[in-house]
Amino acid sequence: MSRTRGGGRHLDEDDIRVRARGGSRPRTRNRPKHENAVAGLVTNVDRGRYRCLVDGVAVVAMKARELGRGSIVVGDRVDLVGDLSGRPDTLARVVRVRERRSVLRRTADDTDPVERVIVANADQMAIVCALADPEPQPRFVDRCLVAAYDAGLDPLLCLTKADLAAPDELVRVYEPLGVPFEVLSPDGEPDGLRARLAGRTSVFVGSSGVGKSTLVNRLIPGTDRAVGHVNAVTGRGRHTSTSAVALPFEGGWLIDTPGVRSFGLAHIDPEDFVAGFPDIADVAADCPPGCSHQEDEPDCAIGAALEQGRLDADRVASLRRLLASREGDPDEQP
Ligand SMILES: Nc1nc2c(ncn2[C@@H]2O[C@H](COP(=O)(O)OP(=O)(O)OP(=O)(O)O)[C@@H](O)[C@H]2O)c(=O)[nH]1
Ligand SMILES: [Zn+2]
Repeated sequence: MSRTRGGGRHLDEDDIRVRARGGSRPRTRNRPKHENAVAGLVTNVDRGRYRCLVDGVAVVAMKARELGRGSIVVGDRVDLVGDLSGRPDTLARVVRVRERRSVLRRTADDTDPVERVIVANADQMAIVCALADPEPQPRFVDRCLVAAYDAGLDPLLCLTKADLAAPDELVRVYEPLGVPFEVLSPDGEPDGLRARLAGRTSVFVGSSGVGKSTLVNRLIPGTDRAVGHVNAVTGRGRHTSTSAVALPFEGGWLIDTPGVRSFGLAHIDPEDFVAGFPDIADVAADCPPGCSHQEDEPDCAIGAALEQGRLDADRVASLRRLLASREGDPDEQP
């Protein structure tokens, strides 16, 4: 135990080398590592550089080699060492990634052949859907809902462009699922939405042109200043990237996600998914194994319960629609 826990930055460097060369010497394993590391939140990832907010300071960091190949994504809570001043041309090191409370995944597509985690630790998914121009895409909303329920995020429908069309029809479609919604137009203040976002970590998703950027800009005027040099990576302008960006907002975070087209729903087990609908799950407990819960399942307990009026027909129809939306082309551009 000659090399005790210095915790200083220099010793940490040595520590990495010792591990790399020496294999599994017990003294290396037992020494508390990086005990002086400071907590931060990853706000953007760009070409191997992690932008983190550490005590209100935007810090650029690299990943310590000891972390290996594991991914670090926006929303990750990490521990950092090194230069945390945030001054230009300084580089800190991420030495730990804390356990994630949630992960939102993106499927492989033609721009990226690997399924990836895109956002960690969100607790709410704000699904932005225009009421017109472009026409609402319920199928996209359905797929977002499935992804949200699967990832354990509370869904929130943001219906934009209410100056162009009324929300009634869409609202009716999502009523049976009990999805909360906010109707937004250029003339009204988005106070209801602010209240729902405050103190939470909300990931914004929406297809192109629905007004997502407009909305985020309205919610966080002066975004550029608030996040320092992170401004160039909001997905707009010259540094358009496929990575998400987290912006501080009223005690919580808004995570904007350019480039999210789909969520890899094929892996979702109907069993797990139905568990999110307790009333229906109770009934579905009597279904045969592997039941799809669709209308054409002869032995589906849900079908029987419907006939006896023990379940809400609109709600079952919604659930069946969501289950069905897992299938089909995952890369379909909504
Ligand atoms: N009429 C109307 N137009 C809006 C509203 N919100 C946004 N727009 C317009 O819709 C267009 C698209 O808005 P953006 O905010 O760029 O949409 P986006 O979802 O960020 O789209 P991408 O940047 O392609 O991802 C712009 O021309 C906006 O001015 C609204 O509430 N009403
Ligand atoms: Zn069934």
